[in-house]
Amino acid sequence: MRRVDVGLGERSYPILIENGLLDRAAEMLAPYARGRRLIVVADEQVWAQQGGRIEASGLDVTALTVPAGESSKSWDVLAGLVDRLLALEVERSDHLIAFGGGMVGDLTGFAASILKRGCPFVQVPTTLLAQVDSSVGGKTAINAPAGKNMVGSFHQPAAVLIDPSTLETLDPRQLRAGYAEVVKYGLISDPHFFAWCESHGAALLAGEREARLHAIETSVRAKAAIVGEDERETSGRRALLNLGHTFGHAFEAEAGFSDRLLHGEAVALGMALAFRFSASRGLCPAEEAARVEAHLSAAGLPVRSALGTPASLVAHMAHDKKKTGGRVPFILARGIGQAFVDATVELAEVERFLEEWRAGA
Ligand SMILES: NC(=O)c1ccc[n+]([C@@H]2O[C@H](COP(=O)([O-])OP(=O)(O)OC[C@H]3O[C@@H](n4cnc5c(N)ncnc54)[C@H](O)[C@@H]3O)[C@@H](O)[C@H]2O)c1
Ligand SMILES: O=C(O)C(=O)C[C@@H](O)[C@H](O)[C@H](O)COP(=O)(O)O
Ligand SMILES: [Zn+2]
Repeated sequence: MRRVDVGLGERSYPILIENGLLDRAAEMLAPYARGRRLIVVADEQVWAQQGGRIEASGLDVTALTVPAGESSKSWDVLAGLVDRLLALEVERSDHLIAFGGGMVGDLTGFAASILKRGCPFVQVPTTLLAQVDSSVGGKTAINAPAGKNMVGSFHQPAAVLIDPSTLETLDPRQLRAGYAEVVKYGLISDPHFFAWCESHGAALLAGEREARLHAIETSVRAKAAIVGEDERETSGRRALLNLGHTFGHAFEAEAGFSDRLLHGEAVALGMALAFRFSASRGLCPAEEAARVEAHLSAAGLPVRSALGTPASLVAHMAHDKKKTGGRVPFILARGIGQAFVDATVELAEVERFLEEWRAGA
């Protein structure tokens, strides 16, 4: 069993990683049951494919399912989930188990943060994206017409239990999308890890166990360190985890938060753009930006998109949650592993850059 700790004083928690961890669901999940009753939130697809492993625990499992897909990060689904939890007479000290990808983790975490003014929850992530990113750090949210993750809370889980063997039933496209957030850690601050991705990414995507374990552990270690320093994204440190997201969320909004463009795909596209934009500003060598794009492409991730127009994309960016004093900070890079927050960018400049990019420059 590998273990990484998120150090946040009284809100600290462990991240446990083990292939086959869910085959010991009785032992691993019993601490989060009241008596023997365990409340699990999952999407329908995850429950159909992986739910049996939790049911086999012999605990008295109540599974609350929501439709699969990004559209479940909505007020309607949240309200329905909260009503079902209240009908079950969940107590403030009961734990909810978020069993699924980032959608279920974000939705369940948000429900847990408002139920009876806040109850604990445990993340049991089942996508690569959730195992390397969304299950850690306590950002919870739903989407709103105004944009991605516009309504939510910071609510840390009590534990994160990662069983990489759940990835065996995951669709390859979803796996690739999650891989974008793996590459992100290399691009932010770890050039050696980016080089590791270049040489081991294909093995990871093909299912090589040791490569998956290494990527998951390295990713959550990097995220835990950042979250431990800047839990609520106030110092600028945590904002680095948003590399590719200001561009990416705008494309996701243009796709209507649908499976036309998955979150991880939008992040890949956004990271390619963040590096190109950095190169166009003379911050980053053009060869480094090309190397980023080449690796993302080789992994089957998008680095170009016809969604939206430069003007409509920039209009989405103007609503970015990081905006302060009327200005949207961008996460740019001086090279691979050298991301930084740049608060000097004008949206008009980004629009011109996107026009040139669209024209094929
Ligand atoms: N809170 C954070 O820090 C954070 C970080 C990154 C992303 N996110 C959010 O996470 C969401 C994306 O998460 P995601 O990529 O995990 O998508 P997802 O949760 O929508 O899951 C993707 C698909 O895979 C299916 N699935 C999940 N696990 C499976 C398994 N083991 N076997 C078979 N099918 C399985 C699901 O049913 C779904 O259809 C976005 O909403 C994004 O904004 C949040
Ligand atoms: O944990 C963080 O902080 C991140 O930014 C991780 C991102 O991968 C994730 O997509 C997050 O939900 C984005 O947050 P947002 O504040 O930009 O909505
Ligand atoms: Zn993300």
